[in-house]
Amino acid sequence: MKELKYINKYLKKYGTQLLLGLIITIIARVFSLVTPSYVKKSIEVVEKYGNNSIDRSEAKELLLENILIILGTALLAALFTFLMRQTIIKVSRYIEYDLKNEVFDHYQLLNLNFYKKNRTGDLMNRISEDVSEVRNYAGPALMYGINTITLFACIIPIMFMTAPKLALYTLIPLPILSVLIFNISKVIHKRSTIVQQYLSKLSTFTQESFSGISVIKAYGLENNINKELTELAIEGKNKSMNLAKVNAWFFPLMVLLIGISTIFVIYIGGQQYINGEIESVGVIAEFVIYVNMLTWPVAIIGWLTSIVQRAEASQKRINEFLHITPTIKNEVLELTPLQGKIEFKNVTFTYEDTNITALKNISFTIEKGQTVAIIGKTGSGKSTILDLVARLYDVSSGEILLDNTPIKNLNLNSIRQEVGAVPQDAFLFSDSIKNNIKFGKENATDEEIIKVAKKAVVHKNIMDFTKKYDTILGERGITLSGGQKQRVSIARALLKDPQIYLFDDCLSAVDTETEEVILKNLKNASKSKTTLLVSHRVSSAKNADKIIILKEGKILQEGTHTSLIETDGYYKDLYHTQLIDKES
Ligand SMILES: Nc1ncnc2c1ncn2[C@@H]1O[C@H](COP(=O)(O)OP(=O)(O)OP(=O)(O)O)[C@@H](O)[C@H]1O
Repeated sequence: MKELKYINKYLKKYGTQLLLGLIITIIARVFSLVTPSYVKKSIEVVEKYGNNSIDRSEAKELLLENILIILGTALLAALFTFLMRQTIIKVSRYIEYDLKNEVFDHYQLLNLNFYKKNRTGDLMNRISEDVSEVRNYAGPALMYGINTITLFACIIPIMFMTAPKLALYTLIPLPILSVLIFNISKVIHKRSTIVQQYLSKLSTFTQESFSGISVIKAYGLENNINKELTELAIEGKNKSMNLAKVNAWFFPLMVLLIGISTIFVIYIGGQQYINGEIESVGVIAEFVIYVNMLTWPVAIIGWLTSIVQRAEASQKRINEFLHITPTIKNEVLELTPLQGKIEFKNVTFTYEDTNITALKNISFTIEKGQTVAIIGKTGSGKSTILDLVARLYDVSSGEILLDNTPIKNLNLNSIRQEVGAVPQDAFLFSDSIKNNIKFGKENATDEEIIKVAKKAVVHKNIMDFTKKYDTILGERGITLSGGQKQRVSIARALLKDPQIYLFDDCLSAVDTETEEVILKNLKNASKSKTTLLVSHRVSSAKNADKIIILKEGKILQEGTHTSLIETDGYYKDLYHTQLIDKES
């Protein structure tokens, strides 16, 4: 229960509703206890009529009275049971909602490294499956727990007061039932966890097969995939069968134990009645009802224990993530508007997970409004520079200054607000093109959207789609080409109109003619804005105010296009190679 303490704050938050639920549960159970005693009384009426102690009309009147009381209290018990569920189960749903939001908000705060270390499936599982397990503890477990305790506290004293010896014999099978159900629940849980694991294996496998269907078809691997899937499916089926076998024992066992308890009541009660130890046959009927009322709560003790164990394990997994503190924290609360000057002072950066030092003692300055192109071989650290400007990571040593202020002394939201990043792999959501462009500026008008789409040279493509800007992308809709995706992503950044643009090789899938037009438009749009442009092409870099050449995390060359093509080195060679490529 150590881990589950975490949700005590929510139990406190909904304390009033829970207290109300507790009172309602007690009332519901008290009403349900009226039935057995009135069944006993009714049988006694019949006995008295049989003995000629009362006449027919008196017996009829008494029976009618009893029936009405049983009916009335049963209806009230039903009403309060309904209210019990309405209060306690509702609270558990609120707790589930709060906890999911808390986990999701926390995920959002965590750094990119966290997402590298943990698989998406795991993140999804903790926020959905694990939170549901915890809800079972805060809802059903709590409700049935209170219910069981109330029933025990009321029924057992009544039974012992009515017929102590009979009560003892009747209750003997119940703990055995509880232990049996607990053990079966444990086996069921173990086997269903295995089934779940197989199901998630199977769904990951099928999902990957569908995503990579073009590769599978191109390599003619359909049969291999089918074979692997069949093997997985057969194994999953066997595990499901194992679960079904143990599940099948659950209810028959309960019915058997109720039957045994009932036989005990009738046999021992009958003997006691013959010996004159109990006053009427009605007591036997009363006890049979008590046994039936107690069986389910007793069975549930085992089930509740397994719910609590599962919730504890799930909360442990949730807490593992909740206790991770984000390394990049927003320590400056007031907003710090940015102009756009960027300065790297002896910056070294090592990726924690791979231990790769991507940048080694880098220094450069970009004045507000300047465009700087970064060129270099793959893996030379270009994208890392852009990520550091957006403070997606913190430097290992050295310092980054924005507007002459160390990046750590600026409000994180202000930085992200003033950065318009177009990543290497443009990510578009499964939503309309319009909403994808609007991502950075929710209140943008249609005119503004069209204007930026034109600047990104993607307007014409969009207008060719039947639903134009309302065309849905992704799994539910059409798939854009690589170049179209990149241009929609550029339009998104332009609409945000930030002070700093970070373009990470975002024209790689665009032909050189379109590239030229976009670059011209970008130059106009970002005239007074600082722009960092990563590219492999000289054509993208040549008009920049400054070009930085990176090699293995170090600055190899720095200068303008004109100065660099006159100096022997990487840039001059690249220029000539690409010039020859273009001409041939
Ligand atoms: N998230 C990451 N975690 C660990 N290592 C990384 C990560 N991103 C990049 N690296 C490593 O850091 C080095 C620099 O990578 P970076 O992406 O900055 O290079 P790049 O010049 O942008 O390459 P490309 O031109 O291929 O995009 C590479 O060796 C890469 O393997």
